[in-house]
Amino acid sequence: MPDDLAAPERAPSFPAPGGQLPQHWSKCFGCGDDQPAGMTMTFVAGEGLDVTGRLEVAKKYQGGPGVIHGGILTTAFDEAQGMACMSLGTAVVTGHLEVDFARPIPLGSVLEIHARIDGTVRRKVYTSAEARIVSGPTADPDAVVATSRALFLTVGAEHFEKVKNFVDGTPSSPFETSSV
Ligand SMILES: CCCCC/C=C\C/C=C\C/C=C\C/C=C\CCCC(=O)SCCNC(=O)CCNC(=O)[C@H](O)C(C)(C)COP(=O)(O)OP(=O)(O)OC[C@H]1O[C@@H](n2cnc3c(N)ncnc32)[C@H](O)[C@@H]1OP(=O)(O)O
Repeated sequence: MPDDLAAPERAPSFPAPGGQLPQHWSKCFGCGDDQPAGMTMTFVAGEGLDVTGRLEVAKKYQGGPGVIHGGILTTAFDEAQGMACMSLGTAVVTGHLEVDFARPIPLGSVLEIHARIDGTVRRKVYTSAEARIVSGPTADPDAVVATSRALFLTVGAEHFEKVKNFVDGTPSSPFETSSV
């Protein structure tokens, strides 16, 4: 984490604390409602540059016997930290993401992931997050079962212009990138 982190302003477009965030892209595997294979994560805004996300750990997310696949948990952390970046009001993409898996997460759990922006340096957005099991066989809202850090880069619409021909259907996005 760099020493010269700036503390960005919360964008006026970001929902009030406790408000539901819109999906950032309706075809998104993490949060989209137009993605049949997706994880349909939902998010509420925190008090600052933070969000709390929810993931139901379905049987199809199995990796090891009876537990969540590590890649699925990594995706959930990517989505949650990306959604925290919505508090900036600009589009971002993930540049780097790391995860520590601290406890097994059984199928049937409901995970809450709290994610935040720790600060920015130019286009770089540093984030962190932790996951807790709030419902299910080993639920303990005080126990952190996994943590993550990530680096996002703010991007303009031209970033998605290059790949627009690969989009299926007519998705929607609050970032006006729905033309991609
Ligand atoms: C797929 C997303 C769909 C989006 C839909 C529409 C809108 C979304 C809007 C907002 C998002 C809201 C919610 C998001 C929710 C979920 C998150 C999912 C997000 C993803 O799942 S998204 C898919 C995976 N993601 C990619 O597909 C990126 C591929 N990649 C690239 O497109 C480039 O790689 C890029 C753009 C990352 C950088 O390229 P670039 O040319 O713009 O920037 P450049 O290289 O100049 O670096 C500038 C400064 O960043 C430092 N830097 C760069 N990379 C670094 C790294 N890895 N580690 C450490 N430092 C790094 C440099 O060192 C320099 O630092 P310094 O300023 O100090 O010199």
